[in-house]
Amino acid sequence: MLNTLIVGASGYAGVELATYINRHPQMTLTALAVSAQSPDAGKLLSDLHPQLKGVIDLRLEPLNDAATWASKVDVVFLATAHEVSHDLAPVFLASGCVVFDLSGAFRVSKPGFYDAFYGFSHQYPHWLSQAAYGLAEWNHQQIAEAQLIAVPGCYPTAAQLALRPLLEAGLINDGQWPVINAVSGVSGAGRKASITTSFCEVSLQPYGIFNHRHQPEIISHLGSSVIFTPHLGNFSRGILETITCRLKPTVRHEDVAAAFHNAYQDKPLVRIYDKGVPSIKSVAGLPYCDIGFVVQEEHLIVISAIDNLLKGAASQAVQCLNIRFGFPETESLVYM
Ligand SMILES: NC(=O)C1=CN([C@@H]2O[C@H](COP(=O)(O)OP(=O)(O)OC[C@H]3O[C@@H](n4cnc5c(N)ncnc54)[C@H](OP(=O)(O)O)[C@@H]3O)[C@@H](O)[C@H]2O)C=CC1
Ligand SMILES: CC(=O)N[C@@H](CCC(=O)OP(=O)(O)O)C(=O)O
Repeated sequence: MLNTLIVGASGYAGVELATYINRHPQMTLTALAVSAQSPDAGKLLSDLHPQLKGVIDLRLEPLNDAATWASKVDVVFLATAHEVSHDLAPVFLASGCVVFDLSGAFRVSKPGFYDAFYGFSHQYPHWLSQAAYGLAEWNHQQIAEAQLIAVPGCYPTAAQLALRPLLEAGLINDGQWPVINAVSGVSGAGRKASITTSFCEVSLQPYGIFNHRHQPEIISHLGSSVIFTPHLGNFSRGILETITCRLKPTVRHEDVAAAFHNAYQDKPLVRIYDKGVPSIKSVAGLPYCDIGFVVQEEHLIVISAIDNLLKGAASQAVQCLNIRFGFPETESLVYM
């Protein structure tokens, strides 16, 4: 059994991680942590998230001394803000823990990337270069060998799972950049209160136009330019991306279908639709990415849907854990 610490356990991604780890047959949920000054320190996780009453009644520990916790556990999930993960990951790594970071702090190893898109200078280029990018369906080998796994962003997960098979199969006309229009539920912004995510303010609105940090994350791992526009929608969880691409002149519907099926035929957490297209309803609360598509002449529209908190965060992190330790890839994620 692997002793496991979840930092940021009271947050939206953290509570999903706690649920998966609690029912994982190879893992012990050793401790749940929040910040040293958190008003929630000392409360039960189930006080904050009553769906867990009688299931996970562990207390939230204030993380006063990360190094002491590091000596007590084998595995750490960081469900914390980018700057917090940036500072904490090296402490746990130095003690030999395997770290799964859900933030963006270790996703892109390029000079100047964090200054430009995250507003801080990265202090750990060694760990940045060692981190495996946890896009589970595509980076199995790197994830299996890494001590630090940087779990991809929610929007980049849905976008890359849709586009990567098409690019690998050489179907996209590179004269036209794929255009990704994405809508996310409000839980994507985390649990803390803010005006922009308050009930009466949220309707449906684009944000981060041409400057969202997920655009360069997608481009850097996909190796292809894209236009990416996120929108905030008035629902709690889920992401739907409508992706418009131009195909090479001879490409047909059958070629696109073959590319998706070849890529994912042995990947149980990506579901390809042979008819119809996915909706958020089909993935909310589930660890899948659902992909459907329509071809008309040289134009292709792909629809990719995930739960931002699950395939976009916690379930992909646990999928990476399963790969890293050689457990069945869907362990604790799927019940047949
Ligand atoms: N929400 C989503 O859909 C997705 C989120 N992510 C990423 O996952 C991470 C977590 O996101 P989310 O769950 O939404 O965030 P939340 O804001 O819901 O939760 C953040 C958690 O971190 C804790 N925390 C804050 N500061 C510290 C600290 N210094 N030390 C220890 N714990 C701390 C908070 O508790 P407290 O403040 O009480 O200490 C809380 O438990 C972020 O990096 C986010 O970018 C990635 C993909 C999708
Ligand atoms: C709706 C909403 O606000 N979504 C978040 C992205 C979700 C996320 O947390 O992704 P990272 O791990 O890359 O931060 C945003 O646009 O910043």
